[in-house]
Amino acid sequence: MITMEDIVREGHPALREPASEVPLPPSAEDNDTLKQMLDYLQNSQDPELAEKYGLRPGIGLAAPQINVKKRMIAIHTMDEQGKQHTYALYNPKIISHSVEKSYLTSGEGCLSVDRSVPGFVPRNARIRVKAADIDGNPVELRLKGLLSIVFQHEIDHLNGVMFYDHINEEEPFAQPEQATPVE
Ligand SMILES: CNC(=O)c1cccc(C)c1Nc1nc(N2CCN(c3ccccc3Cl)CC2)nc(N2CSC[C@H]2C(=O)NC)n1
Repeated sequence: MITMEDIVREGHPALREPASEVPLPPSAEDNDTLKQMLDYLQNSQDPELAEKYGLRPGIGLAAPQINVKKRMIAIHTMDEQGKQHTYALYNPKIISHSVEKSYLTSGEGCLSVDRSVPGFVPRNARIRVKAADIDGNPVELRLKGLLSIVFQHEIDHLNGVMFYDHINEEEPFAQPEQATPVE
């Protein structure tokens, strides 16, 4: 079971190194790791389990955050319409994106960052992603809103990018150009 001890924090080299493509079909080990990442998110959103195991809640997790330098991400979140979205993917790649930007009006948090970093994180409003699902089958996703933001945050981790790298240093709350806020 993944707990907070397994999550590396800022300063750990794994967060600043590019992660490697996962050979498909996935090995039993990679499959198990990805399942455990998804379990973490689901456990972290259960008040009892989160309390019992001291889990910080998250809606996205990337393998480099557990010191596995492989291109694997897990996402488990509710969207604006209250619909549950669960993804466990290998080798996600953004193949196209909107010119329009968007950002979380409350800023972003990260399980590997034990501090609040205020500011808007400008992201592409809509993205098209190609990846492989947990069984290694190809998937193509068109994402917008919160899901688009979470996917970009997690794919950034595969490229050694942290959310605060995108925050405008001079004016953290400057309204990003051509952007629609996501509450
Ligand atoms: C500095 N201000 C803030 O953090 C921030 C502050 C307010 C609102 C938002 C919206 C903020 N921003 C933000 N809030 C989240 N959560 C909201 C609470 N939630 C959660 C909490 C408890 C139970 C169940 C759940 Cl579900 C867990 C997820 N998550 C992310 N991110 C950025 S993309 C990856 C994702 C992630 O999983 N981070 C750990 N950002």
